[in-house]
Amino acid sequence: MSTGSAGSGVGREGAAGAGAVPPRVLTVAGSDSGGGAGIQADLKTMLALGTHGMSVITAVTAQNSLGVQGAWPLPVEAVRAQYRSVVDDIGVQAVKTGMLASAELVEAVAGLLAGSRAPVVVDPVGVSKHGDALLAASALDSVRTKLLPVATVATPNLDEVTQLTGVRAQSERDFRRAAEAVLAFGPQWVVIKGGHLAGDSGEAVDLLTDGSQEYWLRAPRHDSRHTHGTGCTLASAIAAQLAKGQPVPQAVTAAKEYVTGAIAAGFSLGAGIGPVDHGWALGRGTGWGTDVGAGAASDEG
Ligand SMILES: Nc1ncnc2c1ncn2[C@@H]1O[C@H](COP(=O)(O)OP(=O)(O)OP(=O)(O)O)[C@@H](O)[C@H]1O
Ligand SMILES: Cc1ncc(COP(=O)(O)O)c(N)n1
Repeated sequence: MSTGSAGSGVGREGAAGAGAVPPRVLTVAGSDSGGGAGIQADLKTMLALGTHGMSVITAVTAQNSLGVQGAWPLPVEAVRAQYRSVVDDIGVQAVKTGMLASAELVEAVAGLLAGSRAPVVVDPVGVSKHGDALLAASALDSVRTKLLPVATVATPNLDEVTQLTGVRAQSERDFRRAAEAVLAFGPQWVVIKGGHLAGDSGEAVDLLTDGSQEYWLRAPRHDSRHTHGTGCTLASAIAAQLAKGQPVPQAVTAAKEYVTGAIAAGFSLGAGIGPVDHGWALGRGTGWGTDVGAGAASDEG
């Protein structure tokens, strides 16, 4: 696996003539019916960052601002077929994985990605913001031993670090130890996401490292409740930047800037946790960030 350049993905290249094909990014993840996380967040992010987004759906969830009401993993055969359809004809310059639901799906996806020349961003999604399980406990070992080794960049949050490695990071001082524990499973780079860190620094701090190079990514912490889908958005933004040919440190730095802007513009939908605004960087200013209130969503019954 290498970060490659925009012209080095798998599949047919330049079918429509050199320079005429946009960078193509594939998300392998679950569908969020509420549109804030999962496949829906990924495709919006990819569009906003000037790439062509494509999807392999691993599971369908019934989900809204209050939580996950149901989840149905797809058959392995359906996941494999979607992947082959996209890769064999269209080609991909970067892949992002999200919700994979079961050990069977984790292993199937890891097997497919082991043959990919495109960089792979693994967001090891375990539990939703509301505490709903999105990955079976029996799949954790497959994530450690099959999926993380094929990752160019892994993006665990602090709870996922604990689930996967046993390391419990309670402050920035613990991030390096957390990163080393994740890197031991084989990803080339890891981003330890500090979004869940309680503290009064006023910053949202992530650590990007490959074990020798280290980048501390700091952004203003927005006091917003509407953070549904932040992890999906960051990982997809990294994949989009990699597909455009950026080296990993630049890709992650640009992705952090994008997710920070999206959180700043997050808005209220439904009665619970609203989404970030994926359109904030499109230059047209959606303006939804002004709190529209739960009532605004009730007009459709
Ligand atoms: N309130 C906030 N203000 C600014 N940045 C934030 C905030 N919360 C999270 N972030 C940033 O958002 C990105 C995603 O981090 P987070 O820890 O929320 O991921 P996650 O828990 O995987 O997300 P999700 O719960 O959506 O799966 C990181 O770059 C993190 O620093
Ligand atoms: C299909 C799917 N994938 C990922 C998440 C994580 O997002 P969050 O932690 O913000 O709920 C989710 N809720 N649903």
